[in-house]
Formats: sequence, structure tokens, C-alpha cells
Amino acid sequence: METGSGRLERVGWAPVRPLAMRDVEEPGPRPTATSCGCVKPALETGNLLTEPIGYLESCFSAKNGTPRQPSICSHSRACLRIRKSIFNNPEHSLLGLEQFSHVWILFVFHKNGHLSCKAKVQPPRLNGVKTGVFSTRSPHRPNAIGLTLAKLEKVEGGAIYLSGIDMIHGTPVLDIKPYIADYDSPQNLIEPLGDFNLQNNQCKPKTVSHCDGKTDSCDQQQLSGYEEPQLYSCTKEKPKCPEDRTSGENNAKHDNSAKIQQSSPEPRERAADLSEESGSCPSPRVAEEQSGPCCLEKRFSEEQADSRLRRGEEAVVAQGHSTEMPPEALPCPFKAAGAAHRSAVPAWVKEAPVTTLGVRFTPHAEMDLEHLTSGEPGIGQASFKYFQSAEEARCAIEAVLSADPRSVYRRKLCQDRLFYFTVDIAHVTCWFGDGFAEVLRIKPASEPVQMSDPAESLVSLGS
Ligand SMILES: C[S@@+](CC[C@H](N)C(=O)[O-])C[C@H]1O[C@@H](n2cnc3c(N)ncnc32)[C@H](O)[C@@H]1O
Repeated sequence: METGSGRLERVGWAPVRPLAMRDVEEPGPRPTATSCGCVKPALETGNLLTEPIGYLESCFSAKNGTPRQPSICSHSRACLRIRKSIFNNPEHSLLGLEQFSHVWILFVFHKNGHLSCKAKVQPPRLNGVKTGVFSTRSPHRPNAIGLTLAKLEKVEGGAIYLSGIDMIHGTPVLDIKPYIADYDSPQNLIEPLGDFNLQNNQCKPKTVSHCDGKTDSCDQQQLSGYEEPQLYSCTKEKPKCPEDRTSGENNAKHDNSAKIQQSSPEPRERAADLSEESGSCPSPRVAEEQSGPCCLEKRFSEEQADSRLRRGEEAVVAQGHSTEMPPEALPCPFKAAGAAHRSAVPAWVKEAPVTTLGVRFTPHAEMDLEHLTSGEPGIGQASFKYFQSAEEARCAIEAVLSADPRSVYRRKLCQDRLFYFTVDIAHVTCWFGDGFAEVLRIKPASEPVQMSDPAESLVSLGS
């Protein structure tokens, strides 16, 4: 349940379970129960009373249409102001952070409504098939804590500006940590462990090829043999790469001699959509090959950066298994390989049955987008708060839609229904056809997004 401040009630407090059960199951110091049945916060017991360091100002106002992973939409932007109640001088807490290109953001899925106690979830990428919650990036988890690797655009005073995010406006942020490739990314890439057979709901272990070398050429070799999933198909010429401009704008940051992590990741169009699906679960469909063109040409260096990000992401999901195969029957890649440096993901992460969609805009929608940018009479003086151009807005809309943001339920049972989402000041109406999404209208969002923390306010990230 949510509190007035937008936080889940149980955040900071241990799940309310009978003490007798805890006595049996959990060794270690016993928490003390209060009269209300809560457990006293104590580091020793892991019952941490959290206090958000800030509330995110995001270009996504609601869950609908928010990317399922940060890598889906590099144009998605946000700002986080450190609250004065946390540190007297919030800017002091951010000293040195500007030397990093990427940061981990730990946050609360505050709009989940309640904490989840379901051990199995249905990631949209599995199209209705269930798997264990801890093998997914589902927002519905026992402690409702999210983890996102975001690009750090700039640090200004007591605020950080981010891009490549998948959190909604008002998200309570618990912590920021620098991304350090040497610590956070396993050095070697190996192939997916097995084929996730959706028809039989079984995992066929695959011959795993290991690369023990640490050179880029080795990585490259492996990657070149790897089929990239395509996440979006542009209908127009490729726009100017925003990262190019951003890096120019952030010269001061990049010129800093202390900044050494050139190998840091560049979250891009690739996405491991491991989030949970809410709604009903129709029967799984037979796996299909992913198809469709990918218009995002990448520079070689970006490819390398992407590969590093992939390795970082891949480390998150360690073992592939279906819900019907006992986990103990499957090989553990880390133990089997006897190497701590390797990461692996189940095949369903990379070869999901969910197709990447082509995205198109009707002439009407194209006109709407122009109006939105120019702030023409009758439309109002709309101007983007987060996007730096109409082209960025278009790219973000395309990226969101090409990853098919619909729930499995909608995908299967409400195919002809209109789909709405708001990004920045654009309220987008679209529909989905076979293998594509079409944007019908883009109108100014009627209501400004409300902050969870009333002390905070919207800022323009374009400045
Ligand atoms: C699948 S989760 C992944 C988040 C993070 N990258 C992770 O792995 O923990 C991302 C989805 O969570 C939902 N979401 C984002 N912010 C949220 C919030 N504050 N409360 C509830 N749901 C949120 C959106 O629907 C978004 O598509």
C-alpha cells in the first residue's frame, strides 16, 4: 500500500510475518516486534528503514509506455535532486561523481500498489510463461527495489541528470553508486546456456563456448557470431546521435583526467526485457525467430561499449531454466566453468518469442509532433522539458513502441485496442498491427506530472 509520500508502506520495515515463523527459519539476531506488528528497523537483521535520497523527475509520467529496461531508450531523461533532509549540503554528496559516465540507481517501485509475494512471475519477454522472480527484472518482487544502470549526463549542484532510464516520475530513489566496469562487469562473454523451449516449457542445455582471453578481439569474435535482436525499425533517416552531442556538451566532464573508464557502457536499443507481466496468462506460444531490420548503425567503439554493457546485463541472470525443470537438474554456468569471471544468460533472454515492431507515424501524428515542438497557436506554448529536439522525441517514441510496451494480456487479447502513453509533454495515441505499431496522434499532455515529494519541482533538463 502506498503512503501519502508515494512510498510503499513496508519500505524500510521487514515483511510482516509471524515471529514464530522467523524463529524457525531465520538464524541470527531476533528483531523486536512493536505494538503495531512491525519489526524494529535494525541493520543487523536487515530491516532497513529507508529514506529516499530524492524523488526522480522523469520524462515518463506513468508505467504505461515506460521502457522495461534502460537500454531500450537512450533518449529517456530524468533529474534527481538530492534532498536537503538527507544532507545539509546535498552537492557535497555528489562530489567526484562527475568523473563517472554511468551510475547505478537503486529505487523503489512505488507504484506497484503492494509488495509482491509471488515466487513466479511472467516476464513479457516470455510471453506468458512463468519463471522464478529472482531470474527476472520484474518490478513485482518482495522488496520492490529496482536497479537501473543510467548514463550520467551531468552533475549540477545537488542534482544529477540522467539518460537511458526506465523509471517513472516521482520514483523514490534510495541510492546512487558509480558504475565501475572492473567491478560490475564480468570480463568474458559466453553464449546463452540453453534453448528455452517454449513449446515444451523446457530448457535444453547447449554446448557452451567459453572465451578465456580478455582481449577485445576475442569479444568481438564472439559477438560477431551472435545474432543481435532488433529492437527498432526507423521509418526515417537515422537522426543525429544524441550521445554525440551530449558528449560534446559534457566536455568538461569527459576532459577530466581522472575519468578513466572508457570502457563504460552505452545503454542503447538492446533490451533484455525480463520484467514481470501482470494480468492474465494465456498459454505460451511457440518460439519464433526474431526478425526485422535495425536501423541503428553503430560506430565500432559503440559496439564495444554495448558489448560491455551486455556483459554487465548478462551477469544479472545467471541460470536458465524453465518453470517445469527443477533448477538443480541444470548446470550452473559459474560452477561448471569454474570461473568467477564469466556470465551467462538463458536463451529466452536473447531469443525471446516477442517480436520487435516496426514503428510508423501517420501524417497527422507527424504534424502533431511539429506543432508540439513549435508551440503553435491553439496548441499552447508547449515545449519539451526533457527532450532536446523533436527528433529526440520521435526517436524515444519509436524506441518505446518497437520494444512492444504492451502487456501480454493486451498483446494477445486486446490487439485492436488503442494504446496511450505520455513521454515528456507528448501524449501519444497508437495502435498495433501485425509486426508494427502506428502512432496516430501526439497531443500535449493535459496534466503536468505531480511530484511525490511536494518540496520538489519540475526542472528543465534542456538547460
Ligand atoms: C521491468 S522494471 C526494470 C527496472 C530496473 N531496470 C530493474 O531491473 O530493476 C521497469 C518497469 O517498471 C515500471 N516502473 C518504473 N518505475 C516504477 C515505479 N516507480 N513504480 C512502479 N513501477 C515502475 C515501468 O513499467 C517500467 O517499464
